Amino acid sequence: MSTSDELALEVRGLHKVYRGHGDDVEAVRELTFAVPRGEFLCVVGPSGAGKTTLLRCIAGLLDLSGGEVLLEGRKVTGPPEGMAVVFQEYGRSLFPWMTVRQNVELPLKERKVPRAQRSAKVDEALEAVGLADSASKHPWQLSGGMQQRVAIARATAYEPAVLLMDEPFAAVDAQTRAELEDLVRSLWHRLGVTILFVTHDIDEAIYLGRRVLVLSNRPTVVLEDVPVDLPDERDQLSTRSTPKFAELRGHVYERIQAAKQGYRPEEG
Ligand SMILES: Nc1ncnc2c1ncn2[C@@H]1O[C@H](COP(=O)(O)OP(=O)(O)OP(=O)(O)O)[C@@H](O)[C@H]1O
Repeated sequence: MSTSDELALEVRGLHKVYRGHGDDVEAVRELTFAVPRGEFLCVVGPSGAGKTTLLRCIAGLLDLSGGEVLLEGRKVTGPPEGMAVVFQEYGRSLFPWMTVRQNVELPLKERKVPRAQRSAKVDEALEAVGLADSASKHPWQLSGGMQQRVAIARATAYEPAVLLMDEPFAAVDAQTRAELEDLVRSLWHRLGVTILFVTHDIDEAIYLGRRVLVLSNRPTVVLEDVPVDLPDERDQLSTRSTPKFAELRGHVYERIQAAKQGYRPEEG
């Protein structure tokens, strides 16, 4: 059990209802979990389970209806400094009129990082995602996978404590997706950043994560917190063909099927 000063993130009794004109939607019933520093936690669940809602609540982009989110012990009340988010829609998250370098530099400017330091951090971040040669291009001159690399460089350049990723590779082809998964694992190792990664892809969750949080259907609760006891050194071919990987995949798949059919843990 981790003590609270070892925790990057704590979600306590999170409850979220979208208030509409007459018809309220209870998206999240009760979510409580902790993420130790340096953890790689993947979140899976049936479609509409509230994965994006959870992530947006954690990022301080939505008001909670109940409960709280703590980033390194401090309550999140709006987008916090120490958090970065990578969304699925890279095309809409990068500014087309800015070069790759300017896009990556923007959050550093906003945080008033001095110019010389800024420049070094941008170089380093672009190098880390293999885009050092594309710094002066514009996003629209790059492939989808490359644009998502820019978004990842931008999110990691200022070394956030927690990196939130919402289905970041859902819109790229399978080959690029595998490359980006390995890129994220290598950045995670290198930077020691805590990652919370939302995906609907069970294999991706197991391949990437050290833990997989399985959510119920709506209104959402945690169905199971599954430890991924695979070796830290992972490889797209060999890891995915191990019996352990198949066992984990089968287990999580079965849980999600149960969730889809309405299975929920007993509510106290
Ligand atoms: N702004 C909103 N107003 C009302 N209801 C909403 C709003 N945003 C989401 N919802 C509802 O909340 C529930 C959870 O949505 P959310 O997008 O968080 O799920 P998800 O697990 O990310 O879904 P998917 O896997 O399909 O991307 C859904 O029933 C959705 O229709």
